[in-house]
Amino acid sequence: MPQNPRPAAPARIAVIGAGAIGGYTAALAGWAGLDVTLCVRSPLPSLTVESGGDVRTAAVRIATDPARVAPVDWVLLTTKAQDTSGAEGWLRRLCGPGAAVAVLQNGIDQEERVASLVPRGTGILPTVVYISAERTAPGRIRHHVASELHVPEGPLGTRFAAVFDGTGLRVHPVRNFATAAWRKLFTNLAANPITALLQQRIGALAHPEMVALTRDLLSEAAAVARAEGADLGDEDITRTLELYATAPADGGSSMLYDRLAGRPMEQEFITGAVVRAGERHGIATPLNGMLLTLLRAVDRELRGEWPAGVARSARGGGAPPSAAPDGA
Ligand SMILES: NC(=O)C1=CN([C@@H]2O[C@H](COP(=O)(O)OP(=O)(O)OC[C@H]3O[C@@H](n4cnc5c(N)ncnc54)[C@H](OP(=O)(O)O)[C@@H]3O)[C@@H](O)[C@H]2O)C=CC1
Ligand SMILES: CC(C)(CO)C(=O)C(=O)O
Repeated sequence: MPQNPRPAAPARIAVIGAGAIGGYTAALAGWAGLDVTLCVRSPLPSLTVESGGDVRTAAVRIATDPARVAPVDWVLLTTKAQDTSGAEGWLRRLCGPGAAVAVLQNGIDQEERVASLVPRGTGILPTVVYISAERTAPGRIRHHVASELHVPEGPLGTRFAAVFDGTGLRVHPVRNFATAAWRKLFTNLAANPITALLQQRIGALAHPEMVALTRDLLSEAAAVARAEGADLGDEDITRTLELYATAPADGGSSMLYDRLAGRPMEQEFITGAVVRAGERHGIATPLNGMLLTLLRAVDRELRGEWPAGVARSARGGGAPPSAAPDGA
C-alpha cells in the first residue's frame, strides 16, 4: 500500500456557453478547484462574475474551437434552447466514453433536445435551474439570487451532485422530475414573457393587475401540466406569486435580457411549450396563446424579419403622422 496515495484528479468539466448561467456555474466550479473549460461561440479574454457585492475573475480555461478540446467527465450545456443544435460540434468532441451532459436550460424537454446530438450511450441529465443571473457585457455576469439545480433522482443525478458538492452550487436530486420541470416552468410563464414584452423588470409583476394576470396565466397552464402528468395544484400558483413578490425588484428574466440585447428569445420553449401541450390535450390556453403570438412578433423584429416599414424603429421617435403642428 502506498503511504501517500495521490489525491484523485479534479473532475473535468466543460461548460458550453459563457452567458449568465454558463458563466456563473463555470465560475463556481473553477473557484472550487474543478478543472473547467468554458466553450464559447464569441471569443472572450476572461470571465468576471459579480455576486453579493464581490467581483471576481473566474478560474477557467476558455476554448473557442471544438476541434481543440478533449473529452471531459461532465458537460454542462447552457446555451439558449434554440441554440442547442448549434452546440453539436462541442458535444461530439467533449463526450467520450463515460461522459455525461447536464442540460441547464428552461422548459420541459431538455433530454429530447440533446439526444440526437451526442454519441450513443452518453448520459443526459435534464436540469432545472434556480439561479437568477444576467450577462451585463461579454464575459461579465451579474448574479442576482439563488444557486440551485434540480435533477432526476438516480445514479447520474447522484454523480452530478457529488461533483458539485462544496462548490456553492446546490444540486438536489428529485423523485418526480416532470413535476419539478413544470414547477420551474411556472416561474417563467409570467416573468419571462411579461418582462420581455413590457421591457420592465420583475418589480412590474407586483402590481395587483399583474398579480391577477399571472394567476390566470398559471391556472391555464396548471390544467395542461396536470394533463401532462405533473402533480401541480393551486399551491404551486400561490408559491410562484410569492416568488415574484419576494424576488429583487430590479432582477429580470433571461427573455428580457435577450430582448434588451436584440437577441432571439426562447418563447417557443417556454410559453410555446404550454400552448403545444394544451393543443395535444384539447385544453384551451388563450392567454398563453396571446403572449406567444406577441412574443413571436417581437422575435421577428429581433431577427430582422419584419416587412419593410413595419418595424418599430422605422416609425422613428417623432410625433404620430396625425398630430397637429405646433400652435395649430
Ligand atoms: N439567466 C437566468 O437567470 C436564467 C436562465 N435560465 C435558462 O438557462 C439557459 C441559458 O440562459 P442564459 O445563461 O441566461 O443565456 P445567455 O444568453 O446569457 O447565454 C447563452 C450563451 O450560450 C452561448 N452559445 C450559443 N450557442 C453556442 C455555441 N454553439 N457554442 C458556444 N456557446 C454558444 C451564447 O454565446 P454568444 O455570447 O455568442 O451569444 C451565450 O454566451 C436558458 O435556457 C435560460 O432560459 C434558467 C434560469 C435562470
Ligand atoms: C425568471 C427566472 C430567473 C426564474 O424565475 C428565470 O428562470 C429566467 O430568467 O429565465
